[in-house]
Amino acid sequence: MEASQASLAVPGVKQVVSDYVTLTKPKVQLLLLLTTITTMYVAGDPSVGLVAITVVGGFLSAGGAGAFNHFYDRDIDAAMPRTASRPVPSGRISPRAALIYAFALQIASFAILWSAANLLSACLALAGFFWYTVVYTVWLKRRSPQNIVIGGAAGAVPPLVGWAAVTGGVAPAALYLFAIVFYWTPPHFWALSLLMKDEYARVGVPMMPVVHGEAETRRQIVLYTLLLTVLTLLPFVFGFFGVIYAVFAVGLAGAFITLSLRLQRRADRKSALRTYLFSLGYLAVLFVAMVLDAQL
Ligand code: HEM
Ligand SMILES: CC(C)=CCC/C(C)=C/CC/C(C)=C/COP(=O)(O)OP(=O)(O)O
Repeated sequence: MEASQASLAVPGVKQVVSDYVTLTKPKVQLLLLLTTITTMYVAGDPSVGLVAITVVGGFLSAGGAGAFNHFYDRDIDAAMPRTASRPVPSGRISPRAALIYAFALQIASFAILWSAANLLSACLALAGFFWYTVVYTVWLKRRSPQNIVIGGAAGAVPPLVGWAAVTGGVAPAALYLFAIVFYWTPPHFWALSLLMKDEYARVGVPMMPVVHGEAETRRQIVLYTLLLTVLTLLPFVFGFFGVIYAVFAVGLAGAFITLSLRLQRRADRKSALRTYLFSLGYLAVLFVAMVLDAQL
C-alpha cells in the first residue's frame, strides 16, 4: 500500500525525462534546427561534426529559452486548458528547478558553441535566448499585440547562428534568412491565435485577435503573407538564389496567399487551422529549397 502510494507521489524516471524534454519545446525545435542546418549548407560546406555541434548548441539555447518560458508563464499556463498539464503548472517540476535548468542549458550552449564552433555563434544564440526570454516572454507577451512581431525576432536567430558557425561572420544573405523567418512568424502564429483567442482572452494576454478582433487579425495575416512573398523573391531577383529556389518560393507563396485570402473570406476555424499547419511546411520546404538551389 505504502509502496503504491509512493509510486503515485514520485514520478517515474520516464515521466521526469519526458517532462524535462517537454520544457525544451521539442517540436518547435525541429523547425528551428531545420532552419539552422539548411542555412549552414547555404553558407558553405560544413563538416558533419560542425553541423552536429551547432545543432546541439542551438538545441540547448532554444531549449533553455523554452524552459524559461515554461517557468515564467506558469501562472497563465495553469489557467489555459491547452497548457494546464505542462510540467510546471501541473506541479511535476518546481519553478526553481525549471529556472535553474533554463540557465544551465543556455550556459552549456554558450560553452559548446564557443569552444567547438566560434564566439560569434555562441553570442548570437545567447542573444536569441535573451530576446525570447526577456523581450518576448517577460516584457511584451502580456503587454502588446505586437509581441509576436517584435518578440518573434528570437525565432529568426537560428539561421544567424548557423551562418556564423560556418563562416565566422554574418553576411547580408544571412540577414535575408533572418528576415524571412521574422516575416513568417506573424502569419504562423496569428492563424493559430484565431483558434486560441478565448484562452488568451481569459488570461489577459493581448494577442492580436483579443485586442483588435478576428477580422483585423485575418487582414494582418494577408498583409504579412504578401510582405513575406516579396521578401522571399528578392534573393532571386538579386541573383543570390537561382531558378530552383524561385520555383519553390513562387509555388509556396501562391499557396500561402491563397490560404490566407481564403481564411479572410471564409473566416472559419478550419481555414485558420489549415493556414497554421501550412505555415510549418512552408518554412521547412523553403529552407530545403535554398539548399537544393545552392548545392545543385
Ligand atoms: C514569437 C514567435 C512564435 C510564437 C508565439 C509561436 C507560437 C506557437 C504556438 C502557440 C504553437 C502551438 C503549439 C504549442 O502549444 O507549442 C506553435 C507551434 C509551432 N511552432 Fe511556433 N511560434 C513562434 C515562432 C516559431 C518559430 C520561429 C518556429 C520555427 C522556425 C516555430 C515553429 C513551430 C512548430 C514546428 C510548431 C508545431 C509544434 C507542434 O506541433 O506542437 N514557431 N507555435
Ligand atoms: C536562438 C534561440 C534561443 C531562439 C529561441 C526561439 C524560440 C524558443 C522560439 C519558440 C517560439 C515559440 C514556441 C513561442 C511560443 O511561445 P508562447 O509562450 O507564446 O506559447 P505558449 O503559450 O505555447 O507557451
